Amino acid sequence: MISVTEALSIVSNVTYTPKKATVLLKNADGFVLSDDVVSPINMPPFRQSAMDGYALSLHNNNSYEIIGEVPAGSNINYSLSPGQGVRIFTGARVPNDAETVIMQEKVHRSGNHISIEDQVLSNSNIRPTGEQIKEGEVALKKGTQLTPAGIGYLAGLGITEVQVFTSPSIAIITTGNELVTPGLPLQEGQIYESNSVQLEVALKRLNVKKIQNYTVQDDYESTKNTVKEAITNHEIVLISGGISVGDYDFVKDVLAELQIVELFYKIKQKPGKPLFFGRNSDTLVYALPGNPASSLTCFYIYVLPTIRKIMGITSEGLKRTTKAITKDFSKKGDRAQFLKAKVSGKTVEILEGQSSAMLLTYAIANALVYIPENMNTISKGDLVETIILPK
Ligand SMILES: Nc1nc2c(c(=O)[nH]1)N[C@H]1C(S)=C(S)[C@@H](COP(=O)(O)OP(=O)(O)OC[C@H]3O[C@@H](n4cnc5c(N)ncnc54)[C@H](O)[C@@H]3O)O[C@H]1N2
Ligand code: MOO
Repeated sequence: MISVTEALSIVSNVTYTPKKATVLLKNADGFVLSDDVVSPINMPPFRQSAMDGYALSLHNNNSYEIIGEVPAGSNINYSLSPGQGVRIFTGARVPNDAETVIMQEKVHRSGNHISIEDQVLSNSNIRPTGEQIKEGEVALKKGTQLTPAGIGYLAGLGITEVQVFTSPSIAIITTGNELVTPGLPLQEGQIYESNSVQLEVALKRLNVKKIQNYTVQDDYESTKNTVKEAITNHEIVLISGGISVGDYDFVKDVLAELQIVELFYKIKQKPGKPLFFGRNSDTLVYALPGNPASSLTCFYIYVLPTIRKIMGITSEGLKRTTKAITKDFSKKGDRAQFLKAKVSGKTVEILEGQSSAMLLTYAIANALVYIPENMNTISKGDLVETIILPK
């Protein structure tokens, strides 16, 4: 059995070849650019008025003749002599001869003439061509994670597709004779299958697009055939259950027969002791313990960082911080623990009901408190490492 620290270091040292893909900009939220994006245009593409008002060719008094009008979208370019101007609107092209734009609130208009009380300054209320970015400049660098603002910015440059680090293709294999799909009737001895949907929605939150679900009975041959198919077709395989030591737990032997090289098996932690991590040249395999809370905690701590890394995200794991615990706590046993908890401001409450078979507490938790294996008693007010769960 290895420690949590050793397991995390093995996970973070795993090498992989990131894959690039071209995706529609509107589908790229959360993805990381795999190449610099170069601006195809100047932005703004022309001198733009920043206000509704008047564009003026300056002269030495505050009275101007207004000879026309430029609405937004018009390409008209009035020739102006000093002392002349045009009515103009926000976003409209400023005539080449105009040196400034004055807001309409600062102007008194009478027929085709305006007079201005304040001093008129050159270059006011004009957005110069290429003020934000110039044609040929890098608009966003490789490694930038796209956000709604990033997508809006690139759309504003006329871009419709981007090159990103693509999400891995992931298989979820659910094992267990006792499992029944929700919606069907339960017989005595059976329970509803919940790990696959839990993992699937957690993957979707990470922007994983290609997810395939498989189910197998507790039978060596069918487990082997399904795992073989999954590792042939996917970059990451998540197996739920069947990884402990029972007579019907076939996953470990199947992985050995399929020549998945073991990177670790069993971590000194609670929950999730029998987690397996291994690989062949193309596929990473996690065998997650079947207990629902163990499965999810192993996902958050050991699977999520790998997926984020493959997708080019540099802040790989969940956010870790320290908080003061609200009650004394004493840990039983010598395994490190990830405890369902609730953060509120600067404090964290370790919740009642930590069984790895139960999700009730997990469903209302917003954090996991990490207690290392060598820490046994903690007093109210002590700072503890707190892992913030995704919202
Ligand atoms: N003799 C020992 N027994 C067990 C040990 C041990 O060290 N020695 N470890 C225990 C720990 S810790 C865990 S965690 C579990 C993990 O066992 P498996 O990964 O083999 O999981 P299963 O036995 O298949 O299932 C465990 C539990 O979870 C329920 N389950 C499984 N899959 C699902 C699912 N998809 N949806 C909902 N619930 C699921 C299953 O019915 C069991 O109750 O082993 C301990 N045993
Ligand atoms: O390690 Mo197990 O996950 O406690 O139930």
